[in-house]
Formats: sequence, structure tokens, C-alpha cells
Amino acid sequence: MGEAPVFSVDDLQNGNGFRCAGFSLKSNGSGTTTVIGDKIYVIDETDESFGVKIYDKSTSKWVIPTVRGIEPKPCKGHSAVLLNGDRILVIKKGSSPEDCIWFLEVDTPYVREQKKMVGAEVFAWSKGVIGYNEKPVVISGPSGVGKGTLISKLMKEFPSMFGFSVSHTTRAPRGMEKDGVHYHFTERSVMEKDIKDGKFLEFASVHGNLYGTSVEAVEVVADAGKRCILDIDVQGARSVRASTLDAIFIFICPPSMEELEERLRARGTETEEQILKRLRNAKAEIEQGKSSDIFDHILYNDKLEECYESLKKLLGLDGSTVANHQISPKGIDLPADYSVSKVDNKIIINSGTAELGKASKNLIVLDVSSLKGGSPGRTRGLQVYTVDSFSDGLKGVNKLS
Ligand SMILES: Nc1ncnc2c1ncn2[C@@H]1O[C@H](COP(=O)(O)OP(=O)(O)OP(=O)(O)O)[C@@H](O)[C@H]1O
Ligand SMILES: Nc1nc2c(ncn2[C@@H]2O[C@H](COP(=O)(O)O)[C@@H](O)[C@H]2O)c(=O)[nH]1
Repeated sequence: MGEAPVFSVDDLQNGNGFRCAGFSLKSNGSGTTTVIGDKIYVIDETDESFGVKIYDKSTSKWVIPTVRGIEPKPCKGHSAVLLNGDRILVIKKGSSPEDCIWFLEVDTPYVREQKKMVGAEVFAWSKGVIGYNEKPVVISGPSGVGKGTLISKLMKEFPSMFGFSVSHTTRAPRGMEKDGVHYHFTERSVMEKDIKDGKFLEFASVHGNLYGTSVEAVEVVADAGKRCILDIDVQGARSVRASTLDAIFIFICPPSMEELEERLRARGTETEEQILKRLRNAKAEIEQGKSSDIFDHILYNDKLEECYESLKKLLGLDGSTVANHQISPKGIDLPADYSVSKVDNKIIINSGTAELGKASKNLIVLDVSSLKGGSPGRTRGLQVYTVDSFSDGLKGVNKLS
């Protein structure tokens, strides 16, 4: 296992006895190769996109894998470092500080599960995020309990802190609901195809309609530098719990079934038949919400203001604790040109003036020892710091690129 250039990417594009469907031939000549067992992962960039293909040494064949996740935007070259044999760290050159670290997952649990489903090679892109500050919040509870009301209050009081994950649904819009704001209102056939194509983090049939959270819905919130809030049913919460999305799970409970019914009727958005269906489903949801190990917290929404205060307290927004999402830096300011080395779980980015054993003020250290999450969604837990010299702990680094 290791990173070894076995042939130049230009050679590959010049033919070398093969042509790969779907792989652009307009490389900008800055590809990398990473060897994992019998497979060579070639990551190449064109002016339009990143491309990945695999050369399988055991069969002497090229494979174009199925892509999951949103791929990084093209840049001016990259470095690739293999981590734990299951993912490749990609450091993009000439990119903005918040967009320069990506992971190409090649053998993570998510990718293995996708390979089984697709029956072919799969890889997944996941963007790297510094620290743990953006843990998403999953809010669940029966229809009419007040999830939307609580979320609206939170977003109104902290508009720059939270972003709402806009779900897809096949149900019809209500009077004031806007497409793309409250939901992405979608045809069932389109949504089913997107689910098949792996675009959804979770989906469920709820009260007779299809609902789902796309990977993109969660990622656009993270891209805006905000903490993501998901309003989803208990089935969806269970799926997210089983996924790599590291979130806080909160179940909102009504004070009684009578009160829930009253709220649903007073809202006046459903027909009688739909209200009865939602109330029937509520019983099972409350049972599961209270008894399952999906949820970290249960809040009773009796008096709205009291429940809202409890929610803020859980999220560290009542002044008793420092809200951790206010602390961490946004990204990494990379030098224009650099080389990359690896020592244990540390990636050292050197602007080129430092030599091993000699003092330098130009080293950025990327600590990947505590990574969490991954595709679908972001890879969190990157730690970044700078050092003034190659300390003893950093001696003996292997230069990679
Ligand atoms: N604590 C409360 N006391 C009284 N009424 C409330 C309370 N919380 C919310 N409501 C009202 O109950 C109704 C349902 O609330 P809301 O739409 O927020 O529920 P929801 O859980 O988001 O429902 P759904 O899952 O169907 O979207 C609304 O009319 C809202 O104003
Ligand atoms: N599993 C998911 N459930 C979702 C999603 N978006 C909303 N919901 C849940 O559906 C019901 C009904 O919502 P309504 O807007 O029709 O009243 C409610 O419990 C929501 O939490 C989703 O993406 N996935």
C-alpha cells in the first residue's frame, strides 16, 4: 500500500492502448496516482471537472467508477495522500481556504454498502471541514407537535447561525409554501430516480407521501457556514442515525394526544382524512421516539416559550455555555506552491522554503487523527495548525508530492 506514480497521467491520455468512456481527454496535466492493493486510483483534472478512474492490476483493466457525493470544483492541480487505506486526502491547489481539503472515499463503510447496491466500483467525494463546530441538529416528532414553529423561532433569532435543510416531497404545496424554500416539491418518478442514483441521505414514506433529505440539502447549509437543521420523521431520523452524519437528535413530544389533535385542526392545512391519518401515525411515532435509542433528547412542547428555551439550552444558546460553532476558523490559507509530506496522522504542507531538519515558518500541519463523518455529507474533525520548524516529532517525514 502507498502512493507511487506508476505512469504519468499524460501517458494515459495519450492512449497507452485504451480509451475510457466518460473520461475527458482534456487533462490539464496535473493528475495523481494512488496505489491501494491491486488498484491504482488515477485522479485527474480537466478544466471542467475532477475525474477518477481505476486501473486494476489483477485484471489489467480500467474501470470508471460510479460517483457519489458532490465532486470538488476543478482547480490548478492537487496533492493526494492515502489515509488508512480507505480514503484519499485531496489538497486542491489555488483554491479558497474553505474549499481546499477534500476526501475521495474508496473503501469506507458507505462506499462498501453502495458497491453492494450498484454491483460495481463506487467512490464518494466528501468535503473536509475543520473542527466539530457544525454538528447538524435533527428535529423529529409527530405532525402538528410544533417542530416547524420551534425551528422558525430559532432561525429568526439566530439567522446567521442556522440553515434549514430543504427536503424533497411528493406532497402538494400548502397555500403559503414556496418551492425551494419550504420543500422541493417533486414528482414521485423524479424523486425515485434520484434516490436510486444515491442523491439522498435518507427518505421515507410519511402519511402517504415520499419525503427525503438530499445530500445536497445538507451540504449547501454547510457551504454557507451554517449549522444545519433537519425537520424529519422518526423513520428518517433512524436512517440518519445509521449514516455517517454526526448529528444531535431531538424528539419533540406533545403534552397529550388531545392537544396534538387540537393543534392539527387549528392549523387548518389538512383535510379531515389526512388529520386522522396523521393522528394514527402519531401514536406509533411517539412510542418509537420515547423508547428507541435514536434520540439524544426529548422535549415536551406544552408551553411554546418554555420549550423554545429548553431547545436553546440544549444547543448551548442560553448563555450558560459557549456555543462551540462560534470559535473555529473557516479554512486553510494555502501558499501558492507547496509540497506535502506525511508523518503518522499528520499531513505537513510546506511552502517549499523549509527543508527537513531546518527551521521554517512555513509549515501547515493538518491533523487527520480524529476525523468524523464522511460521505454522504462532510468529513469533520480536521485540525489545522502551523509550526515554526520541523520539531523532533516531525522529523523523518516522507515527501509525497
Ligand atoms: N406549544 C404550542 N402551543 C400551542 N400551539 C402550538 C404550540 N407549538 C406549535 N403550535 C401550533 O401548532 C400548529 C402545528 O405546529 P407546526 O406546524 O409547527 O407543527 P409541525 O410539528 O411542524 O407539523 P408537521 O410535521 O405537520 O410539519 C401550528 O398552528 C402552531 O402555531
Ligand atoms: N423522513 C423525512 N421526513 C420528513 C422530511 N421532511 C419532512 N418530513 C416529515 O414529514 C412529516 C410531514 O410533514 P408536512 O410538512 O407534510 O406536515 C413531518 O413529520 C416532517 O418532519 C424528510 O426529508 N425526510
